[in-house]
Parts: sequence; structure tokens; C-alpha cells
Amino acid sequence: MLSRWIRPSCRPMISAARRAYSVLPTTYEGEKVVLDEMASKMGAEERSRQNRMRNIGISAHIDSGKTTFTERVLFYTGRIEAIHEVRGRDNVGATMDSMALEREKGITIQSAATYCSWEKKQPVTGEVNNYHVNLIDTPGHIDFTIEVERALRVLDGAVLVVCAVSGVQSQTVTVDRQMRRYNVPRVTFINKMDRMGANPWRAIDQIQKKLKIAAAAVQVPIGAEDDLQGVVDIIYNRALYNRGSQGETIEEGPVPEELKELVAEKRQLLIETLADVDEEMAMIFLDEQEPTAEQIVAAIRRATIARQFTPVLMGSALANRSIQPVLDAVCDYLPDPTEVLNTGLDISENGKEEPVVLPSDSQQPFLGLAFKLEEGRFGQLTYIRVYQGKLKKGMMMTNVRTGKKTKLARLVRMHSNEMEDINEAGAGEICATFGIDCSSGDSFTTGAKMAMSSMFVPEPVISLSIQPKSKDTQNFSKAINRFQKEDPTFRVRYDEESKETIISGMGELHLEIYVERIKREYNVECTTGRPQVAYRETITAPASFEYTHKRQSGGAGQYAKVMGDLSPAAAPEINEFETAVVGGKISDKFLAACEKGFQDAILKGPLTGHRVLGVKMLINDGQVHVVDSSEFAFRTATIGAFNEAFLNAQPIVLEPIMDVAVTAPAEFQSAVIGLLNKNTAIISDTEVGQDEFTIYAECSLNNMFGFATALRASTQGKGEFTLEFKNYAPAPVPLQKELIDKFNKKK
Ligand SMILES: Nc1nc2c(ncn2[C@@H]2O[C@H](COP(=O)(O)OP(=O)(O)OP(=O)(O)O)[C@@H](O)[C@H]2O)c(=O)[nH]1
Repeated sequence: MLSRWIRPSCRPMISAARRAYSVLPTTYEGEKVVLDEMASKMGAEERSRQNRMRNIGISAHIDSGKTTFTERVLFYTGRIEAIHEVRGRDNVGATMDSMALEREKGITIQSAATYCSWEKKQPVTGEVNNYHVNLIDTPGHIDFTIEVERALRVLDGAVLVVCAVSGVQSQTVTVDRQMRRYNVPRVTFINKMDRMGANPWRAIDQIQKKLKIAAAAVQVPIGAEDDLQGVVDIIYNRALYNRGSQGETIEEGPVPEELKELVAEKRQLLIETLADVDEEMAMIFLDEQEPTAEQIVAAIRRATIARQFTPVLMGSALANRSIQPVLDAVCDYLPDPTEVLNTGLDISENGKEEPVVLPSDSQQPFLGLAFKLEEGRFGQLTYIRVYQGKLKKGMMMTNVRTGKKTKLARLVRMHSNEMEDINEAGAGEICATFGIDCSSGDSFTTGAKMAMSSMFVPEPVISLSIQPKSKDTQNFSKAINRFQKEDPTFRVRYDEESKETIISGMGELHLEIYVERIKREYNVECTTGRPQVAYRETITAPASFEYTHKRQSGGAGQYAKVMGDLSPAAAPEINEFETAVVGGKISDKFLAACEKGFQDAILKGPLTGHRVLGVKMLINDGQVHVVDSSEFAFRTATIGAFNEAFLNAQPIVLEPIMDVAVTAPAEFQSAVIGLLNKNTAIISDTEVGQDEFTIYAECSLNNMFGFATALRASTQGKGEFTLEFKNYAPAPVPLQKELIDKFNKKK
């Protein structure tokens, strides 16, 4: 039996994707070849169904108007009947607050994915096409938890909302970086054009410089500040005015005389910017031809999907100006599900995960990802993105991680505050279901040996004790249960010895975020203990054992003898158990009991009481007593043999080593290097951008305690970092000694 440990990464999906790129395309051009080939194999009907589908997120710096904008989108697409203004936001500081606030008010997108449809009118022909748009709530907590990663993964494109006055702000850079990490193409909307001091051109300049992506306006504003009337669409040379009390009607008109010069100048700039990033446009430009509106639209689409360019639109959500063109842009420039390369994992070979490309085709076997669990007023909802194949009401599907089969009793599409029952959902779609037992990030199939994300959930590397300050244990348990379900890397256990609840996770910050969420979302303040590193124990040399467990005086006797070897396992991250007993000297039943004993033994190493890793136990001989031998006796004998041999096999203590990436504005580079050196981190790489730098390093988790606070202090709060578990390595000798002494004293 192979007691399989995890793949050493707290970002299984990223690791999978990274591995995927070693065999799969590494450039967008390469991706495009694969995508085109897959699309050519797809039925025409299937293609056209997905052509009209968009799965998008809306992201922004705090207070840029994301909620206000979304509210308009839902109103114009007919999902809500009235626009509710965002109220009482003065004391709202963080995104997490707004989540709670949104819930209280029961407005705006409270679902993880809100389905709406948009009738897009073709400018010249007047032809109307209906698009289905899933607005996916991008996670508020910018952190490295798997939940965030998974939610971002289901986006095919995003609208980046930027404030016309403040321009690109620190969090704009952060959300943009996240989107970039997941290869999410972006359309930019400059909001708050009605405010004094609004300057879209400055904002575009900042997008180019700070987000380092080619950007150009596709509109110019008509009027400014209080007098903002609409925009000129510089591609089709037409003015667009919002009419009606809530701006619900778009009226077209000629370009106002006084704007003609500006429009021509900005149109030329758009073409030139596109020529830099799109070959076809470059050819047209070099031939000194004037591209048609259709050619410009096509070039924007190609360059946006290739993540080389972001088209910039502008308006005011609050004043109901120019939101509808953003919806048009989502349809025109952001990819449909067949235009995004998705990879899954082939798990047909036991214990192996090979990356595979997933064609977004309903004819393929079903594979879906439960990307978000939500406890709403409708009960426990599970959101699923169908990557390939079809989900049908009433069908049985298997949770790949647990192997459990579930019947899909009900399938719904979530609207802003209601839902619609559906019978099936095809590839590329996002839907929700009730009463399914799973964790966020679980994959579902109907038998295909595939998964969307690694099945090996990483072991937590850090833990701390937690206790509610008040007597509100009910809410505390609710919170803990929910987070455990949502995030498989967040674990909770009750320690019998210390009578404390212990939470464990992937880093100090990871746990800090949950403690904060328990407070904010469940109103339960907690006291926490000092974070503890999850050390491991292993052996560095082989040792034989011959161990007899014997209790034969009085009453029913116990007898078992086991012989064999303990040795380092084939890989440092697994434990192995093997038997090679000849002639049926020990029965299969007793050998199975031995294996159970081994599983018990590795939970608590004999050196420091931490879990054991990288050890192989072989039992090749032993002795049975006709009357006194039992499963219990063999289980106990194996534990005894393990503990004895372990201490003879030059055991050592291991500690978690983390990959650290720190990003901060350039002026803090030496401060950050100093900080990392102080923590005895080994710097492996530095990337220097125009305004900021990123340092990659390796550091023991033990030395990373308090890093968040120290980084904040030395970068005026402008530095960010991520920690990713890398591997276990021998702990420094003095630390090992300290841990061993402490354990022996406790014994
Ligand atoms: N003048 C003006 N104010 C706006 C506009 N859009 C939003 N606001 C205001 O800006 C403030 C923040 O708007 P929200 O929509 O809550 O912004 P948000 O990005 O969702 O904010 P968080 O949820 O806190 O991240 C509110 O007071 C809005 O009324 C706009 O177009 N013009």
C-alpha cells in the first residue's frame, strides 16, 4: 500500500498548469493552434451556442464603482427591476465589509455567478444577437488560498473598472496581476467620468505604464463632469447618448462638430496601438490603408484575447452613462468558452496526474469543477462550471476526489436574487445545484478519469489554537464548518490533550484571514494561540526490527511477533508499507492489521510527536500464536516495531520550506532585501519592472512568522507577498534538539 502524501504545492492548479505548459503550448500563438483545431472538430450548433456565451468577472480597486456598475448591468439586462443606490458606504473600508453589506441589503450580485442576457445590436446592419453572460463575483480576499485561485480560474474574461479621477490605484495593480496570472483578457471601463477632475487620458497612460499592457480608448466623452452626456464611438464614428430616467435608452447621433478633431486623433492612436500588437492591423497600417470599422473590431478582439491589449471605454455608472457599450464590448472583445485554453488532469494512471487540454464541447464526457460553495437563503448551493460534456438533471455524477456518486436532483441558473430551474447545462456554462456533498475545488465526472485540479490536497503547514471570546459557539461552529467545506486546505481538529480547537492551513496569513472572516462575517471574536509550524519526522538510514508483543499472564492473552526493515521511502513525500511474508506465516487478516498499525504509527513520530514522512516499512517475517494472536496484537506489535526501529534509523526533524515572492515599489527594494536576509531567506531571482520589483526567495516557514507585519512596516504598507509551500527539509540542528527535548520532557 502506498500511503500517498501530497504534491508539494499549495497551488495545485498552478502547478498543474505549469506542468501543462511543459508539454502544452507555451505561447498564445501555440494555444491558438490547439484551440482552432479543437473548434474545427466541434459541431456548428455547439460552436454557435458557445459563441454567444461570456463568463466574466468585474474587478476594481475599492470604491471605483464596481457595485454601482454591476447594478446597472443587471438593470439593463433586465435582471433587476430597479436600480438601488449604494448607500452608507462611508464607513466601509474593505471589500469584505461590502460582502456583508451586500448580503444585508440583499441587492447587487450576491451569487457567485449571476446569469443575465444581453441583446447586442450590430451598429451598421442593426442585426440583434442575444448573448448569455455569467457575471462571476471575483473574490474579495486577495490572498493565496485555493478558493480564490479556483474562483478566478472560471473567468474567461474581465472588466477592469478604473476611477477617472484616481486612475490606476494600488489594488487595481493587484487585481490586474491576478488576472494576468490566470491569463484573463480584460476590457477596461473608466468610471466616474462625471466627477470633477475626471481625466480618462491620464488613466489610460497609467494603464499602459503601471499595468504594462497596450491600451487605447475606443470612445471619447461628450461633455464632462456634470455635463457628461454620452460618448463618441470612435470605431463607428457615432455619438451615443443615454436617454430615459435611468439611461435605459441609447440614442445614436452624429459626432458633435467640436469633437471631430479629437475623435480623428484618438482613432489614429487606436489604430497605431493596435498595429503594434496585431499583425493584420500592422499590415494595414504599413500599407497606409484606412482600416474599416470591422477590421478594427476584429483586431481589438484578437489582441484582447491574446492578452496583448485592453480596449478602454468610459462613462459614469452613477449617472447612468455609457454602461451599455461596455456590455457590447464584453460580447465583441472578450472570448467565448471555446476561445480559452483550459487544461485538466488525466488521472487514468494510478497516482499520476498528466495535464490534458479540455475541448469545451458538450459531446465530450462530462467534466465539471465545483468552484464555489455558498450558503444562501436557498440553502447550500454549489456552483459548477461545465468544462466539457453536459450536466443533466437527474443524472448521477462522481466526485473525483472522494469517489462518491451523487444524483443531480436539481439544476439551476442563478440570477441576481432568484433562480431558474434548468434541465441541462452544456460545455462552457455555469450553473448551480443543491445538496451536494463536496468541497470547493472538487471535480465531477460521469466516469471519465479526469480531474480539473489536483486531487492531492496539500497538508497544512501551520496551525494555531482558536477560541471564541464569547459564548457564541453556535456561530463559531457554523463559520468553521463552512470554511472547511469551502477550502480543503483549511482544517480543524479538537485536541484532546490540550482541550483546544486547532485550525491549520497553508500559512500565517491564510489563517489570519479566516480568523478575520469569522469576526466580520459571523460576528464572533476569537482569541488565538501562537502559530505552530507543522514539523515532520523522517529517517536517514535503514534499520531492521524484530519485535514481539506479548501479554500472556492472566485473562485472554496477546501475542504477535513481526520482523522486517524500516528504510527511507522511494520519494521523500510518501510513506510506504509492504509485506513479503512467505508461506502464509502471518495471515492476510493479521497483515492488514499490521498496515493499520503502520498508519497509526506515522501519525505521531517517536522523535517529536510530529507526523512521519518518507518512511517505508517492510514486514517479511513473524510469528503467530494459535490462541493468543489477534488483529489487535499485530496492530500493537507493528506500532512497537515501528517506534523502536525508527529511533535506530538516524531520525531527523523536517521543517517546511516556502517559496516566497515579494512585490513592492522600486524604492523599497533594499529594505525588502534586508528583511529577507534577516529571515535567512535564500534569494533566487529578482525581476525589476519600471516602478516595482519582485523578489523570489526560499525561506523556512519558521522564519516567516510576523513577515506580513514587518513587510508592511518597511514598505509603508505597499509591499505584498505570497507564500507557497515548497518542500520539507531538515530543520537546523539546534531547532531539532529543542523540539526533541521538549517532546521528551512532556512524555
Ligand atoms: N460620481 C460618481 N460616483 C460614483 C460612480 N460610481 C460609483 N460611485 C460612487 O462611488 C462610491 C463607491 O461605489 P461602489 O459601487 O460601492 O464601489 P465598489 O468598487 O463596489 O466599492 P467596494 O465594494 O467597496 O470595493 C459610492 O459612493 C458610489 O455612489 C460614478 O460613476 N460617479
